[in-house]
Amino acid sequence: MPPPPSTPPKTPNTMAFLHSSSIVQFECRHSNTSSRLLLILVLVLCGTLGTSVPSKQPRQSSLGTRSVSELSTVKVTQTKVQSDLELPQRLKLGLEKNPESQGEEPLCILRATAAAQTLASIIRSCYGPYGLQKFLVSAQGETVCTGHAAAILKALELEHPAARFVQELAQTQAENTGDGTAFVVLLTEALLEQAQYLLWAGLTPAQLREAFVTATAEVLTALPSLAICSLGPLEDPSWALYSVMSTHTLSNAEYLTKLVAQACWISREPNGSFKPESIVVCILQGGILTDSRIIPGIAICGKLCGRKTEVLNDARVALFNCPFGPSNPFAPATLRLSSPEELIRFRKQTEQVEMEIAELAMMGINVAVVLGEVNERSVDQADYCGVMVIQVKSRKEIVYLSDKLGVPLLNRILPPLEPGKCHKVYRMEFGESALIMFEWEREIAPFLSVVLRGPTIQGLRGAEQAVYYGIDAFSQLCQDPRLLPGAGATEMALARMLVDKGSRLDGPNGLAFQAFAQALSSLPKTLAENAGLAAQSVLAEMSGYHQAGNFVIGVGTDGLVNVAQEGIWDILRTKAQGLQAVTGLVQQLVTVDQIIVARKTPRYRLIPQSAQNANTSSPLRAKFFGKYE
Ligand SMILES: Nc1ncnc2c1ncn2[C@@H]1O[C@H](COP(=O)(O)OP(=O)(O)OP(=O)(O)O)[C@@H](O)[C@H]1O
Repeated sequence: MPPPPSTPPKTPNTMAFLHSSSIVQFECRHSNTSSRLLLILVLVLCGTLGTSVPSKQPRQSSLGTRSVSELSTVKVTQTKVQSDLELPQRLKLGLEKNPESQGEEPLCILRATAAAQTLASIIRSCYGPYGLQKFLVSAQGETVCTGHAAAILKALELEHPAARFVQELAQTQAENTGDGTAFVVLLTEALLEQAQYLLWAGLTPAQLREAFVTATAEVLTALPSLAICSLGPLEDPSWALYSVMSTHTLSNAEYLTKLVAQACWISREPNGSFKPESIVVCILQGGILTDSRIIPGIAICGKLCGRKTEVLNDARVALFNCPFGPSNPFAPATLRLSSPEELIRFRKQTEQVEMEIAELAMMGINVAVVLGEVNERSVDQADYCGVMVIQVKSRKEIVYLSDKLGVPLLNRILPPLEPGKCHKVYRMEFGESALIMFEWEREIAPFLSVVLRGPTIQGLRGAEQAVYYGIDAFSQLCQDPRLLPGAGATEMALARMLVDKGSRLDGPNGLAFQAFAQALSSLPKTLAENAGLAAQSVLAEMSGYHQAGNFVIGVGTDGLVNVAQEGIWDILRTKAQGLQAVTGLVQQLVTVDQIIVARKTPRYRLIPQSAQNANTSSPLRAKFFGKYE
């Protein structure tokens, strides 16, 4: 059956943007018999299903990659499940646990699998465009509604070391590539589950590790050959970013994708390189999302304190992480200043601050950004000296400015050795609200702000995160423009390839290839489950298309879709990094046999002098063990 009709592909346009003057303790075992039976059954299904379908044309074939039409004509090899496994004596036929190996259960991996399963069960429902959201309630009582795996993982406090490893790995993936967080968690869990079956079947951890290394190498070698299109150097990147952005936005995905594409495009260096840090995302409550704008320079939410409201030429900025005024600027002369001595001290402090402000002006500082209370008299002095005073609302903003302007955050009112320099600092109105802009004179601004508008802070935070994901995705594409078929098509294509190759291999490698294939195909299965489809039959049908060589068939809302026609793409670099990270972790976890937890509070015991002399055989030992053991 051919895949359902789909919308025509989006045609990428060459962009011509103007450069603007721009848990849990885990201790569980699984019903291993049923899982093993299921594994064998699915392997048989994967091996024998095969339906030939006409393939659809991809959007573009470049960088020496094969076209889909070529691939669909590739002869499909019928695979068979191993009937005669040449494995060590501990292995019984059919992945069954050898009774002689009773008592030798790889307990640690079992618990690691259970830990990963618990973590995956939290993330699974969020995977893909039909994933669900979760309410995250922070320790401060702030509630966020999100489907971002990275945000959910960050909020989890995990106990089991394996779960923490997976959490860290997924977060690193999110930080490095801006995508593939859920992919990392789900694939790790699926691979650990398969590893557990293989250990039950009798492979030793060392054999399993070796076999997984071979299977990983096979997958990573095959992956680039599945990249059927790439982002051209002068192309509007919207189409390539859409899949990444759409899974992170509930509404206005198209608008946000275009906004990010435009910001990324403008920020590109003339040589085509791109620095994600050159884009600043600023959220401003009010209006609707489509009121969002791209502005050259850095926008921050801040309050102007004095009468000097702009510096329109040669702004020299100092940043202060302290009150702008004497240390107790508020409640003056009422509650705190209860004695003449205190009043004298306060006056002295005020005079001292006034001198410091005058010194700032003498050193050429004309903009002071402050995180802390601002004293009115000190602001008067700043006005008198021609210093513009801006009070920022959050530490995040002042740290951001410090980073971008390359100026240190000072804990006293002192002139910095080198001020932060920009052309202009001024207030810009946005409807009822306003932002403080730091602008540069250069034709191509070194920084660009995406100002997001919206009625709720929660909605804006979600949009902000989606924009950051889009920027990171573009950064990945600047390093490698190749794209893979999305919607689970790549995972299924890799799984088919592994099943084919594994069926021709004997021993642990054959089994590991098939187990790896099984783990990979769990990802399109999750997409189908989250879309509310009959996952097993969708998977079987999809496997058939792929066996026939049509590897652009993925999982859509209503069933199978041609991802090339639908424009659903995954970034090759992101997927490769995710696969590498996951397989590295799994190879490590399968060889762990114990968890050793260090004492939380060290108990020191004084060793008698005589025993000390006997035990401390060298000065080094004495240094480390000293008087204590
Ligand atoms: N419109 C779509 N239809 C079907 N599948 C899609 C669509 N858009 C994206 N996908 C697929 O969804 C999967 C990615 O889902 P998701 O973004 O939730 O996971 P992730 O990238 O691993 O995690 P995260 O985005 O939270 O870091 C990919 O396989 C991608 O191809």
